[in-house]
Amino acid sequence: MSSTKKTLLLVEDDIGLQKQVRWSLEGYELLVAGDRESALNQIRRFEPPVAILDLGLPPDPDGASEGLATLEQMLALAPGTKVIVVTGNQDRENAVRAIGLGAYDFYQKPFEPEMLSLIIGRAFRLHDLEQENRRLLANHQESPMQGIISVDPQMLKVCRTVEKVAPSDATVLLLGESGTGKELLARSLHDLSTRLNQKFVAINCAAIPENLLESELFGYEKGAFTGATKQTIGKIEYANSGTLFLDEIGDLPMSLQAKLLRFLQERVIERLGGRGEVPVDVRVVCATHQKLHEQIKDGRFREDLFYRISEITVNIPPLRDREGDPTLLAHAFLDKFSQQQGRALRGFSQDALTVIESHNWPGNVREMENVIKRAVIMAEGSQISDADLGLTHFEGESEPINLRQVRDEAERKAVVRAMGRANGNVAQAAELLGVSRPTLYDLVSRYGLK
Ligand SMILES: Nc1ncnc2c1ncn2[C@@H]1O[C@H](COP(=O)(O)OP(=O)(O)OP(=O)(O)O)[C@@H](O)[C@H]1O
Repeated sequence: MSSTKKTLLLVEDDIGLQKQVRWSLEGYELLVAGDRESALNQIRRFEPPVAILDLGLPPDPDGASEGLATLEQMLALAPGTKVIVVTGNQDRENAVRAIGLGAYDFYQKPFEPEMLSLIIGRAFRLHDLEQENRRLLANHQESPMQGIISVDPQMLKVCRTVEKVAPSDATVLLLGESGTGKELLARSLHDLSTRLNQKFVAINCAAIPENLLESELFGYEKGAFTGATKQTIGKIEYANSGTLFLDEIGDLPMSLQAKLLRFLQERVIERLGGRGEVPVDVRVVCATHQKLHEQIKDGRFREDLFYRISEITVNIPPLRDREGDPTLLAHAFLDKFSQQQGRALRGFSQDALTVIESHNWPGNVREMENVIKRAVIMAEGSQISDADLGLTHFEGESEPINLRQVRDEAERKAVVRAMGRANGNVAQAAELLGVSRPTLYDLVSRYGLK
């Protein structure tokens, strides 16, 4: 297919109609299929951006069963293809069923070239926009902070800090609510360091009972306690030459805080029941959702240990404070899970986007991941609706009362929301806001948005 013309698939068994369409749509590279099997072959081979599908296909040319089954399989093979279904004059019911299955639009016979060509033009435009969105998203994923999706200025600053400190051996403390991506950032610190080919060992200090945590961290010699039948090395020693990630460090019992402090100062460990010291070379990254300053005041966390582990502190903002991220992440997870589940879903309804933007996200990105995964599995229509999300609507906090400030803030928020909804596509965001593209560029630079 060397032509630069856009590829369009026509699934139509009537030779006369095939000819008519071919004649009136000369501007496209037309692929033609007369039945389900050849339609699916063309889809597999060319994955055309747009397809026209007559629902009346053999062996059911007067009904729609074969057409609807073909539609489902086409969309499962190529979820990005915009399928325009063609129905009989009186057949609204099947048109609606086809849209419910994920068809982009429908067109009722008799054949009117101008009308069809308008619908096709719109379908190509939407397909191009979606491609552009995917490309933008892919660029995010190719950034040095692989796997981290964000457009929020605070979060981008966090990424830059991580990139900067990763190559050093400084002990890093990651502070953030549960599900904000602490472990993900700890892994980035490892992957961007010179230790990347060594082990990354994570241990959750809150998940292991106090009496087992000590041997888990420091290991033990044979006979150190009843049941210690052989020498076992602990997580710290196991991470030698690599990175040790101590998650939920705020939950480390006082008795072990002293022992960990000694290790951090002297870089040697002693296994339980052991007599000698073992030198260990690890980069330590800690994380917690606890307020360590309060714990220090209450005598539950050693101040000297706090200073040891916080050579560099990184504050990770909660998702509700990240501008544009909720909708961006929702789109990214929708793409990921619809692909995993083999479902052809066409984005979110307006109400669903409003709920995503206003929800408080107490469980942060993990909650978002779970909510979208569940919605992808449960959604009955071709779009995710607010009901599919199963979330309740929360009101925002109080706003400032200085009029100019209120206007600026409202304008800035609208720009951020539009960019999030449009998944970073400037043309689409400008359309949503009802301004020209240059105006939007001005607003973006005035408010220092990226
Ligand atoms: N910015 C992001 N982009 C993409 N995925 C993310 C992002 N932040 C977090 N995630 C994903 O969200 C989930 C939760 O992240 P992670 O486990 O790193 O959070 P956490 O802060 O360590 O949570 P906890 O404190 O409960 O252990 C993971 O599946 C992670 O991959």
